[in-house]
Amino acid sequence: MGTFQIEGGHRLKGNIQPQGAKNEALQILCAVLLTSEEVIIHNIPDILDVNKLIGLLKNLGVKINKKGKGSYTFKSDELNLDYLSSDQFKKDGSGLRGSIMIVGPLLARFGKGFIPKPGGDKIGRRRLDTHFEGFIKLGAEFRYNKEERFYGVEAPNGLKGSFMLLEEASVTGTANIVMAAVLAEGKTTIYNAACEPYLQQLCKMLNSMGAKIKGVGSNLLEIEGVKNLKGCEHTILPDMIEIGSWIGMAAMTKSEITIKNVRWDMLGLIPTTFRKLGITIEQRGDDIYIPAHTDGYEVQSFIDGSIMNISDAPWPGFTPDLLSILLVVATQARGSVLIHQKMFESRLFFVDKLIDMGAKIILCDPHRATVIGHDFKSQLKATTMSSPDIRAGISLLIAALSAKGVSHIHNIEQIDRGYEHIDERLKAIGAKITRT
Ligand SMILES: CC(=O)N[C@H]1[C@@H](OP(=O)(O)OP(=O)(O)OC[C@H]2O[C@@H](n3ccc(=O)[nH]c3=O)[C@H](O)[C@@H]2O)O[C@H](CO)[C@@H](O)[C@@H]1O
Ligand SMILES: C=C(OP(=O)(O)O)C(=O)O
Repeated sequence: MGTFQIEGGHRLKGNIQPQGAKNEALQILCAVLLTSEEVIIHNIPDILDVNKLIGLLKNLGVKINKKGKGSYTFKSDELNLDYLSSDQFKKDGSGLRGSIMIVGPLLARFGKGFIPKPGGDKIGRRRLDTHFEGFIKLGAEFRYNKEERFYGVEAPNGLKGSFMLLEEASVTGTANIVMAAVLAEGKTTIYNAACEPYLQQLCKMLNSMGAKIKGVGSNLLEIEGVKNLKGCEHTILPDMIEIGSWIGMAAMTKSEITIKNVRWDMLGLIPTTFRKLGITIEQRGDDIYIPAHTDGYEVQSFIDGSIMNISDAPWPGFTPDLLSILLVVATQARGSVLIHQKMFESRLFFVDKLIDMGAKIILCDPHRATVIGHDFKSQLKATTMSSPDIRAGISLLIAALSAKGVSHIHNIEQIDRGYEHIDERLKAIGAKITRT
């Protein structure tokens, strides 16, 4: 397990180019299984989870060529489906959450799809019911081996389009069902579909491959099945969660940072929500400019004067993946805020580490934490900690960068899952961080 050593209290300054979006990349990479033709993808982030999925695709027989930084070609014309019954597949498939999305494309194209219980963040229960209920609606037979925690779906006679109202707007669930439905016979309607930019991008890519998906960007998708799909070229969006992480980092370290080419039109409520903590975010063309917050930042209140409350909701609501970052940034704000993580039940436990560092936080219950900001009157104290999940990990890193003294963060593989060469990029803008 790797460790970051961070000497806190230094201001950062400069430009940041965001990486390609992790959660989009995981969907897009699975979609290459839907065609035997070549698919070219640009802006693939060089991060642990994405590299693991590329490794899995390679073991499945996908021909993969790296063409340049972030650009690859994929050809799924001679797959080795026996790999799906191998021990290696059990290991590869359980290594990340995104692997679950190979099931839809395999089911659609080859009539069967398998997956061991996927990995990903340990942030509470992460059910897969939406995925499999969707496949069942399309006519697949489902089985689950409880002992081995191995899921399987089969549709030897092909899939048939259907109407489905999803129980919850699951992100990877919607992607999986869409990828199955594009090759099903007839029309599929998915209501209560997730509609994150990740999904919009996936649908855009599938349409460019010859799929017929309507309603992209909404929670009502209408899909007319086609017989087969062709190759395409696709570019992944900048990672909005990484962009939010840089905003938080800039504010908490009182640094002046420009985040380049962010695709403002795809950021949803992210800028608005950081502004609720009093953070100045300027739009300069397609860049985000964050001035040095030398006088700190003040939490706003609602129109009726009541205490600020920030919570997550399915898109276009505020993404749950940035709540841990907002929470850490709030520890130095002027004022108090209630952070309410509605989706995941174990994602706020990392606040213990922040409390150890001197932050004023009351963990009300597993979903809610009240943060009473220090207004920079008291600096956090450096400490040694371990990263429990990807977003808690980056939040602890932000805390360490603003703290007094030298901190150590263990288990940094959690951060490497989703942040491309974070130490190198931080060093380039003035951070004192080393990897051991
Ligand atoms: C690889 C990937 O893309 N991972 C993302 C994906 O995970 P993933 O697709 O696994 O997450 P889901 O959207 O399925 O659900 C996440 C959690 O939210 C709950 N839930 C979901 C929808 C809803 O309407 N109500 C509700 O309570 C679910 O019960 C579950 O506990 O979406 C999550 C929610 O944005 C993000 O945190 C993850 O980063
Ligand atoms: C929870 C996350 O990832 P995953 O779904 O891959 O665990 C995340 O990206 O914040």
